[in-house]
Amino acid sequence: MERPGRLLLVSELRVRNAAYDVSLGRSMLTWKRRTSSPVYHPFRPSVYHSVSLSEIVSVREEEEENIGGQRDDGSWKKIREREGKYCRQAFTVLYVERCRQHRWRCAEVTFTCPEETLCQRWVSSIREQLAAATFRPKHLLVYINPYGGKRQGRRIYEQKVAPLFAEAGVATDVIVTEHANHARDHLRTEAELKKYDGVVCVGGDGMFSEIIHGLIWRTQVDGGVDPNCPEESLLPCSLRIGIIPAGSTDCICFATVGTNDPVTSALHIIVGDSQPMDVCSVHHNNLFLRYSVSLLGYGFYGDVLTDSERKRWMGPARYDLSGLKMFLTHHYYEGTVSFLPARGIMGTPRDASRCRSGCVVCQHNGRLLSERSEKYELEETSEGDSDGEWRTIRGKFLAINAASMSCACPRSPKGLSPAAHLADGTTDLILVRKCSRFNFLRHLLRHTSKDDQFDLAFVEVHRVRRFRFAPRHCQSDSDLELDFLGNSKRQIFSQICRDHPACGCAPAYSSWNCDGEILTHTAIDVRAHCQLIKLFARGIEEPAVFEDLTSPCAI
Ligand SMILES: Nc1ncnc2c1ncn2[C@@H]1O[C@H](COP(=O)(O)OP(=O)(O)OP(=O)(O)O)[C@@H](O)[C@H]1O
Ligand SMILES: CCCCCCCCCCCCC/C=C/[C@@H](O)[C@H](CO)NC(=O)CCCCC
Ligand SMILES: [Ca+2]
Repeated sequence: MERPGRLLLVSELRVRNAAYDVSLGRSMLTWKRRTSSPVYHPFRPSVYHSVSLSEIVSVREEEEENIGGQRDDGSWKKIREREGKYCRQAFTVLYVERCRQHRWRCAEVTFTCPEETLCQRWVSSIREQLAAATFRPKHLLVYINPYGGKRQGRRIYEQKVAPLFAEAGVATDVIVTEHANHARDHLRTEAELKKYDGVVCVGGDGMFSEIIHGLIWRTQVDGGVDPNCPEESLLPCSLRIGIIPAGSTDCICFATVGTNDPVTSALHIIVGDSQPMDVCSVHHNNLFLRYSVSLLGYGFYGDVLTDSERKRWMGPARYDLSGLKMFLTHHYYEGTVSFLPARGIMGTPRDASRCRSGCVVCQHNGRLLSERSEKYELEETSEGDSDGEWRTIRGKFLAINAASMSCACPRSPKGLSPAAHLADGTTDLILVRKCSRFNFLRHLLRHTSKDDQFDLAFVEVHRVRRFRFAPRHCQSDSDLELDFLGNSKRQIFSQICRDHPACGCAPAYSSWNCDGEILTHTAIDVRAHCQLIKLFARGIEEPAVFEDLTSPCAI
């Protein structure tokens, strides 16, 4: 509740023919029903409402005929008739309302005023407060992938998102992509980034990946940093990124907002939320391969992705079919994993607590790592080595997964690494050793239940700042030479074995699944960069202790 001295406006206004005391403070708008009886009445609608100014979408003056269902009792109408002129005496406030499962919707309330000048004062005071919120975006660059997920990106944007941006006065330049990497290349070289307060992608994780590749690359090149050098500290990107989910997995949206809902995402963009996020760079020797924010998976998830790419026409169901096929195939791979454990930071991958809105672990580690990197820069020491000792594990693995965040998604609401953090500068390295099909199934099923997927003898998890992987039969450069059809020898070898399961030989190599894209190399060097990008999100909110179950969208 705001202190009376801090109030900007206080008036008696009407909402649906009932009198309300309405007050505008520097942080809240509240409306409280005037009631003659102090006795609680169970069937009367709620008497006290408040909305944070930071969650107001917009305010608009109403034409008289627009005040649907809110005809007054005639007293104020008489005044208007006496004055014999048309006047605007009502205004509508659009604001964020929380629904179940982290969904937001845009609710509205119309206030009728006794006179036009008062109405104008209210509208201009609220608009002044909104304009003072400099963190809200005014101009956005929007990329739509018309072919992601169920091919609904364009319709979702036009029907659900564009009207909200227009209502909130957010200007947009919209580009519907014409081919893969269109958005990435446009951001890298052409886009006039200074004009914008953020970039929005309408699509899935693959589309988001294009956006970060364009933005991160551009930021490094403009700042004189060589993206091919794995030892370089990368420069953080200044533009925030919004995700309107329209893909197949949408795990980045789900893990940063808590739901895959275009309206919820659009509202997080409008109110100007900001969520920092870690990014892993992936190199092969001194060659930059890709950035990753969610899953880097070798073995099971690499094979699922490779197989599912051939079934793209099936849409999101391709992952279920390929998942089942790869589970039955049960391939394991030999190799060496070396990693640099994250030392001296808060949090472990086996914690019961989760990364949530305003996460203290992310704040603490973010501060610590930026102080450390400043110190090491001064001392001209390599940041990685000063963290501690490298550890090496050699073995046969069904899966090697690195999750830089939980990777929660509708398929697995707690994700691959439930206690991973969005912005703590680390990634959780999960090693699933060769085991029976039955045991692997137990591990997989635990992604969908309350049971701990790491509490199994053949699974280990380490929170790391950096790791490397080399397959046992490490390919020479000639393995990667292409034949006349563009296939590498490694691909052909894998193909022969997959096509002849009866010969009993498993392929020597899997592929890395990097946020849903296949990497061209198997020997990789991965480094986590703390809080390199920012999203228009706030992390998953803890549910309110007393949820308003009478709210229309709570049902
Ligand atoms: N116009 C286009 N035509 C063809 N491909 C495109 C186009 N625009 C973008 N792409 C590519 O489509 C791929 C998949 O897109 P997207 O991530 O939106 O959907 P998805 O793969 O179904 O979802 P998810 O990544 O969440 O599983 C991306 O890798 C992107 O590079
Ligand atoms: C037999 C029952 C088993 C049930 C097991 C369910 C386990 C689900 C874990 C889901 C992890 C998703 C990780 C996210 C990866 C994304 O970066 C990537 C791009 O969108 N998606 C995939 O690679 C798509 C990967 C899809 C995997 C199925
Ligand atoms: Ca992390």
